[in-house]
Amino acid sequence: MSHEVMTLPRLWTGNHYNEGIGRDDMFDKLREECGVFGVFGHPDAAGLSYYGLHALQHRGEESSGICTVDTARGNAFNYHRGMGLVKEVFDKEKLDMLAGDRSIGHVRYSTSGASQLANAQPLIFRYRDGDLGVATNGNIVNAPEIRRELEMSGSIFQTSSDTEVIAHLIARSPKDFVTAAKEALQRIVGGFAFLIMTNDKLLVASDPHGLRPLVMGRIGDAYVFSSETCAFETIGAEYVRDVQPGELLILDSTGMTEDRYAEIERRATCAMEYIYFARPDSDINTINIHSARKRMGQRLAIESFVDADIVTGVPDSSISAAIGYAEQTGIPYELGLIKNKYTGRTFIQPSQELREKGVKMKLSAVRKVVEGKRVVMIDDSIVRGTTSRRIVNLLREAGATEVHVRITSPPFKNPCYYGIDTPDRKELIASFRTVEEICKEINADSLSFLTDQGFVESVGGNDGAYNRGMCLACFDNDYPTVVDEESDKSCSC
Ligand SMILES: O=P(O)(O)OC[C@H]1O[C@H](OP(=O)(O)OP(=O)(O)O)[C@H](O)[C@@H]1O
Ligand SMILES: NC(=O)CC[C@H](N)C(=O)O
Ligand code: SF4
Ligand SMILES: [Mg+2]
Repeated sequence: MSHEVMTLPRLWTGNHYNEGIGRDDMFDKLREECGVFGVFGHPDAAGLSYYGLHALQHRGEESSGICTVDTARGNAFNYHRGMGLVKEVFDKEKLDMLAGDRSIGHVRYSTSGASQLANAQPLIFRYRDGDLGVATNGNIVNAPEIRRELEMSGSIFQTSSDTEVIAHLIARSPKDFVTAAKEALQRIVGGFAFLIMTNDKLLVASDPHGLRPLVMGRIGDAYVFSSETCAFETIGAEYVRDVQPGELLILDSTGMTEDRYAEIERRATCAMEYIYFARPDSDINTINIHSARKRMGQRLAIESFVDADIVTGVPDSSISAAIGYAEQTGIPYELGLIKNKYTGRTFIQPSQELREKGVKMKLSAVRKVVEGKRVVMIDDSIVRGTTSRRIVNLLREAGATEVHVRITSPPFKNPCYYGIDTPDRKELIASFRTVEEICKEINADSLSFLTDQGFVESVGGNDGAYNRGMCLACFDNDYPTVVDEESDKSCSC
């Protein structure tokens, strides 16, 4: 595992990057995004970040990092980053080195730039006014264009991450830091939740559509910021509000200023956060994820009922929806599938030969539960189709007599350009196959997806039509910003 430990006194003179490890592609996955966590005004900022990032681990497992500012010691910058999980990258000794009362932290799943230590966040720079740390969740759609332009006029980039362009845009501006940051945020296009820290300020910003989640909380007198509210539960912080699209919060020794750098163009919270990414105990725009998923399952039962003996959810993300489907239909909910929670990134994938012999690493069917039963299998999405096919076959091998697949999202037809690492369009099974063809391909007895309207209304719940706005581009191709469909969205800048 590569690690990087740096303590930056006020006069930091360089940056040391190592070659990192490559991405482990052991499972076909709809890849997670990233998680950010910030603290302002707490004596143990690094400790809180450690626990906060641990709660956000599901959003990115490739690398972790924390950067602190110690206002008691001349606003010195300290940071540590490494490849791996939060618990692998940090120990007591490393946290002790991260003295400070302000911090920004990050867990990464790469969407732009390779999975290597150089691209691990927070990215740290030295610019004319001191140190600059940047942590983001999301993707900057026009980063390649901005990068090219900056390189043509002399910028030398240190990483292949899209995130680095914001640091250059800020550093090259002759204006004061906050104005420079506002103008930089206005220049970039995409979905992003930014935490930007200097020796004397913390900036918190969400993109003009609010594509990526970002929430504010309080713990004592300190402010905390997180990709998801579940991290607040972990550290005992109180939720205050969601950071609004286009908003810019400026925190310094005078307190917090609520400002904005852009008007809300069209609110477009990522639908996949509700469907798959966020933890069930998190709330986004005050909507609880477990409850929204349960409503999706209930709606699916109304839209596409099928008579069966048991309902089972594909763990973990589809359990809530399966409970909803079972509740609505009266068909008993059963644990027909079990996930091995120890199968992580570092496990060695079984060879084709072992797989054919039945070595199942991640999921197992519970034979005694499914044998001789007609099973409704609930999953949240079909991306390539690999997972569904495997699971349907698992259930059949364990003796299920019928397997009916119900998906709690509309067909996933279009790639994401906003920080979710989806395959290219040609690999998305629903972009070139009908529902009947997919059903055949995954070897199911029947297959149904939730309708767009059913999904939107499920998220909104009973408090009237959902009018807070979501991005549904991966289902309906209506991207909230311009995107370059020709570009390879996941390549380095
Ligand atoms: O159609 P596919 O390309 O196979 O992908 C779809 C699957 O990917 C995700 O699960 P994943 O296995 O990533 O992990 P999870 O345990 O977090 O649900 C998602 O929940 C679907 O089950
Ligand atoms: N998934 C993310 O939010 C990734 C952030 C950033 N684009 C990176 O690749 O590092
Ligand atoms: S395209 Fe899909 S995955 Fe990407 S932000 Fe929009 S809803 Fe989320
Ligand atoms: Mg899954």
